[in-house]
Amino acid sequence: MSDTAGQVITCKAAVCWGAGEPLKVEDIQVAPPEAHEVRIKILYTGRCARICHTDEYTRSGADPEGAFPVILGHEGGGIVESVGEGVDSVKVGDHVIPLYTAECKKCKFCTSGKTNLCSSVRATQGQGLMPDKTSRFSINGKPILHFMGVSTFSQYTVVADVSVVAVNPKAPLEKVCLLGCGITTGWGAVAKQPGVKDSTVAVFGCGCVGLSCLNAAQLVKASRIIAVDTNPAKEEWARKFGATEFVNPKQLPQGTRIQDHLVEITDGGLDFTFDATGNVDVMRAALEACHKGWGVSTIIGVAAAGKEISTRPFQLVTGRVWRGTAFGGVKGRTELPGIVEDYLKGAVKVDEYITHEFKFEDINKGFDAMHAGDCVRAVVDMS
Ligand SMILES: NC(=O)C1=CN([C@@H]2O[C@H](COP(=O)(O)OP(=O)(O)OC[C@H]3O[C@@H](n4cnc5c(N)ncnc54)[C@H](OP(=O)(O)O)[C@@H]3O)[C@@H](O)[C@H]2O)C=CC1
Ligand SMILES: N[C@@H](CCC(=O)N[C@@H](CSC=O)C(=O)NCC(=O)O)C(=O)O
Ligand SMILES: [Zn+2]
Ligand SMILES: [Zn+2]
Repeated sequence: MSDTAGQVITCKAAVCWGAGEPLKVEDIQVAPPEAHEVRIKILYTGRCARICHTDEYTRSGADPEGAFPVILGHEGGGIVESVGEGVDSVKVGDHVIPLYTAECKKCKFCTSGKTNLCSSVRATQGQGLMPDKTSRFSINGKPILHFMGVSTFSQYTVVADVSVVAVNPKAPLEKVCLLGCGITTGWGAVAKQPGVKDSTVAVFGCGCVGLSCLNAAQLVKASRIIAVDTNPAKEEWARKFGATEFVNPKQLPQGTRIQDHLVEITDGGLDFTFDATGNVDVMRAALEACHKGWGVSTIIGVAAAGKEISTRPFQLVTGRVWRGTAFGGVKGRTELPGIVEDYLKGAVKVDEYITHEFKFEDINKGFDAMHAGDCVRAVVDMS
């Protein structure tokens, strides 16, 4: 038992008080975990669009589910400080990665064998609350909301026991915290998609998620791996992560659409395409770059509120498939420990994505770096 078990912990957290506002490092109170909950000392957090785009998406006000005040952050690594009654899947001292895609192993989704989505805590998670519909975070009695069930921009957080997994303590948490979202998402989107071996692949967007798609396409031995990004600086990155070709849509001849160019250079289109931009026009291009009869396009990017996808239905009538994935289809509690082992064996890249490191008090710089466009992933030291 840790000596703080059962007590309210006062610690620092980066609070977003309203849409579009910068994060403010505040003293917060973190209540002890209730039954089937786990309190974690967060040591490192990544910021997924460069810490992860999804945090910035919610901070900016673009997320229709966004609610404030909130403690953002969803890529993290830490150590279990205490557990509530009935928790038997992790114990005090375990090195853990919080999971924004829970895995209860009991619900209709978990037992379907068809999806990694889990319904056990998703409804309350979307409201920024714990499963009992209350918050464990407060400032002088005022409740502060949770985010994606994990809130990793806090020195201590509380998560449902279905939303956390223990990993090999030999893995450096300052690196594998990034497996909590972007890298795992890109890896899973490709590696868990049947048929990519010996097939042609195009990945739109070469941020962390897209680079991880490229890396997985190389690992599973896709025959041709085309990276597409509007930022010329991403070519070097894309090739380092496995791209065999790079196309910048802005450098095509005037009037040439990226999908037409890709269809032209691939004798009818790609076998598999992946959107890792969140831009609905790019999603359409990715679908339309697929080969007639069998091409499969996967949407990974999160689009802003009110945005909708469109294409001619004929694109689907003629055999292209449009699908999407959350957290790369990875079941966190079952599969993430194995991905960490693959990282330790050198089979999955992680360190290579880290372009920036920040101290907690400089967390807003992580968002500035994200906007600056030279950042793939930033890791924040929460100590
Ligand atoms: N489904 C899921 O489970 C998950 C979804 N996501 C989502 O995936 C998306 C990617 O995340 P992340 O890698 O962190 O984001 P980044 O912003 O780091 O990467 C996006 C990349 O796409 C490039 N880009 C922008 N516009 C275009 C365009 N028109 N054509 C081609 N490339 C373009 C950007 O260029 P530039 O450098 O110039 O900006 C950047 O290199 C986000 O929408 C994120 O929210 C993330 C994790 C999990
Ligand atoms: N709240 C958003 C939904 C955003 C979204 O799609 N999130 C992804 C993960 S993105 C990680 O960086 C996800 O897992 N979705 C599945 C889910 O159940 O939320 C909105 O409403 O647009
Ligand atoms: Zn993310
Ligand atoms: Zn479930």
